[in-house]
Amino acid sequence: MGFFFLLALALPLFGSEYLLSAGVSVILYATLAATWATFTGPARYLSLATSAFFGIGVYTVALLHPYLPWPALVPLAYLFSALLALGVGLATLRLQGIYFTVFTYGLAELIRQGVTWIQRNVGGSVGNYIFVEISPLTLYYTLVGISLVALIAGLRFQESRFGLALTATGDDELAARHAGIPVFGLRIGVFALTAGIMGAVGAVVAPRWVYVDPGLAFNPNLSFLTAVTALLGGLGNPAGAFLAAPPLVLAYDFLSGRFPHHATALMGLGFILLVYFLPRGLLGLFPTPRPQTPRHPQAAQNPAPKLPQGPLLQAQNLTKAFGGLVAVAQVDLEVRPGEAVGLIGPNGSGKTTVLGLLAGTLKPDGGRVRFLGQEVTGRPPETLARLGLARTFQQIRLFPSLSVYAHVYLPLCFQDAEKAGGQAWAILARVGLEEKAHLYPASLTYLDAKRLELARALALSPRLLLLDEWLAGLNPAELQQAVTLLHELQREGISLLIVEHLMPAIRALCDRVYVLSFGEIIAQGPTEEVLRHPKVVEVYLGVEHA
Ligand SMILES: Nc1ncnc2c1ncn2[C@@H]1O[C@H](COP(=O)(O)OP(=O)(O)OP(=O)(O)O)[C@@H](O)[C@H]1O
Repeated sequence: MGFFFLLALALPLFGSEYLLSAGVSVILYATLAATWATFTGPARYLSLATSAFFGIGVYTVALLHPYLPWPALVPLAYLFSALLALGVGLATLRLQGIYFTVFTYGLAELIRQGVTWIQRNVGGSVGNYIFVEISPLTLYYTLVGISLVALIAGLRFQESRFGLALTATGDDELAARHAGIPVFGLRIGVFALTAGIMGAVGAVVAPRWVYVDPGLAFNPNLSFLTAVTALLGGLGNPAGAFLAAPPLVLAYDFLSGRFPHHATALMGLGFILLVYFLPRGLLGLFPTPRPQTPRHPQAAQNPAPKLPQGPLLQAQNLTKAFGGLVAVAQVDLEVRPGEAVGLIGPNGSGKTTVLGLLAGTLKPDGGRVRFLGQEVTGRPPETLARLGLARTFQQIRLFPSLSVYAHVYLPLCFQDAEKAGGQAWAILARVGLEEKAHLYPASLTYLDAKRLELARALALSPRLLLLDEWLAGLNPAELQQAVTLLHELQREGISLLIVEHLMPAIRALCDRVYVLSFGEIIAQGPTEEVLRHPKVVEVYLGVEHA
């Protein structure tokens, strides 16, 4: 990168106008693509609205330069583009990625057509003159300055806890929400902040043109070329864009000059070949340095605040239907402080659905949930996670891009950033993953993956842990270890609600059990008593378990 910026700084010394103009194009696309990758890389939300944000910047200068000096228009352009992105984000960043992409493309086109229509029908003519007196050199060096800021900001963001959190949301949104990450706020925030940079870039380069119209300012090719540059560079790091922009922009310039009618098709073909042979972009050619796993002395977690009097969790009349199928019908359930409670029943009886309703994974159709004395019905999982209601999943859900250490560090660093490292090591040691802290989920055994899910849940300092068949698939020795660990957690004051088919484990762990059948509670009470209940034996256990 140092070489790139040294070259960029020295470029005007060659005294060639062509070189300076090519330099502007290269740095322009490198900056847009690095900024684009800062959001899209970790969030996995592909935006085609770059031209909209860039165009807002250009038009900020085109419309306001008679009233304000150019240096004041650059931050203003940042603000306008960021505000537009905020609006777009609020409307779309809850959508799934593919809809977001289509929406952003539609939005950019809408703005281009809208500005054209307004100028034609209100102003009388389409397009504006830009008379800003700045030298090409000032423009060039301002752009280099912005590109450096964008790159440093992108790199620092990537290493920050917010970058870690955004990566987790891109890997598995639901698991991230259950780790306490406010996914939508984070996505919208980063989207708006990066869109602002695109607007600022538009404002910086606007004086290049004496006359702009919406076709030029909001050119959709800019969105595509930005995305292509970022993908060619590699989405893993914003620096990739600075590797990809010089060859790509220069090749595009060359082809447009030589084959004006076929340049785009040739670029498309080249890109297909590159994606085929270099799926991880140019950065993939270099060994990727994995983030370090910093070693901290183990530290105790913050002590849990005093438990409330009365039940910790209380559900009343909980009901959930999927289409015509009533999966959970009027379930009443209670967990008291320090208790381990079982939730058992035949396959498909609604256990996972009940856990989902309690943890905020699913919204109930009826009924209410109280946790820690507060009404929390329908609250999102991230809110409940931060209140101390943690869960594991029946099908293990981890973040493939995050190390074992980062899985545990992530929830902790949003509680107390200073202590998070030490606390993460303590939790990893506790579940037996200390030696594997630097590994990634793909290289974990099934048991270790389960331990890691538990460790991530423990990092929320939970008051209540919902375990969905967490003991399934363990061999007898592992099962014994796992039961001992859960016992310890319970002794420390963490309440447990355990969905399980393994009756010996339920017997060993649970003070009380609820039995579900076809979404309804058919029995509840002290474990041994309920497991002998004739109805439970009949619908679930069969005689040999009773
Ligand atoms: N998202 C969904 N859409 C449609 N039906 C669903 C959905 N989730 C669960 N169901 C249905 O709701 C019923 C209860 O499912 P649930 O997974 O809660 O049962 P379970 O007791 O946890 O089963 P298992 O022991 O096999 O995990 C099942 O009939 C299931 O097919």
